[in-house]
Amino acid sequence: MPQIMDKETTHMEKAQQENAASPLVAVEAPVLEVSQLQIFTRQEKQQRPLVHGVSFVIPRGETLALVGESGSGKSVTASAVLGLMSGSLGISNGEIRFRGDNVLDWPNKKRRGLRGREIGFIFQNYQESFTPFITVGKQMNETLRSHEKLTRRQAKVHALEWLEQVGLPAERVYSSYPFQLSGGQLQRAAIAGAMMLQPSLLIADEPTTALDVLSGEKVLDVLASLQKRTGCAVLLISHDLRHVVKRASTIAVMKDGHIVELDTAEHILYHCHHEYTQQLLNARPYIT
Ligand SMILES: Nc1ncnc2c1ncn2[C@@H]1O[C@H](COP(=O)(O)OP(=O)(O)OP(=O)(O)O)[C@@H](O)[C@H]1O
Repeated sequence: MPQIMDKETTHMEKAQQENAASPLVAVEAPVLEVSQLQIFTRQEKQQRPLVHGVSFVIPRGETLALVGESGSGKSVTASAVLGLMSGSLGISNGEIRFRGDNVLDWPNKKRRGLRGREIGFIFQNYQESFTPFITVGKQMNETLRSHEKLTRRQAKVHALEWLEQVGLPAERVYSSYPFQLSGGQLQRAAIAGAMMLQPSLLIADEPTTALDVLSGEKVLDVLASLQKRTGCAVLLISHDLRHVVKRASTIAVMKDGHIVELDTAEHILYHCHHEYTQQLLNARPYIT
């Protein structure tokens, strides 16, 4: 028998009842959730642990910086997320959830499909982002056309727009070979190349290390403004707290394969607990 409801309260009550009946409504999974990830290397038939159960979460539109000295396990962790780990490494435990799905359960082909379109990446060595003897434009054009049904002309328009968005003289950069551009320009072109596919997650592994301070700051500014516009989540890897403390919402401090401290950037800056974090903070020469 249909219920007879008071006209004033009908809609509100109905909505409340529906929400109570389905508690999962409107809960968005984080873009990336890494839980208890353990990575090992095989050496003379023995397993040597490199990463010891690290966990972190990056919601949509936020930046998590993974910080630590050389060899602490940052890149190995990132390569596990990307599904690009070298053959001598393996995952012994943990989950890597991308928008709610544990991608470690996926077949390799399906995981490879995430790269570029869903998970973009830029590396420290910007020269490796582009093949040397093919123009930047041609490479961007082909990347776009391998992911979307576009004519060359349409892809060119799209690529030029993205080169403009990263503050480059678009036409000139489009028709240049990589060796004709500066490191900062190439890194910004690499960001345009990654962001033009509108990924949900961007992994930036030491994107400023090979640049001078000013070019590095510019690259991080560009990244931040594109992130704001697209809402993509960013995993920013750095050995240098001075760059990331101002840029990240959350900072995970890594040492010897462990995350020793994970907190908001503000807490890390003013109330860090771990001695190692303090050492990294003391090492930063020019933060105010
Ligand atoms: N393919 C590999 N086989 C064996 N060990 C490896 C391999 N790749 C990295 N490692 C080891 O894993 C540990 C973590 O390396 P990783 O590259 O993740 O460090 P990192 O924190 O990114 O350092 P950096 O800032 O210098 O890039 C190091 O001890 C390194 O020697």
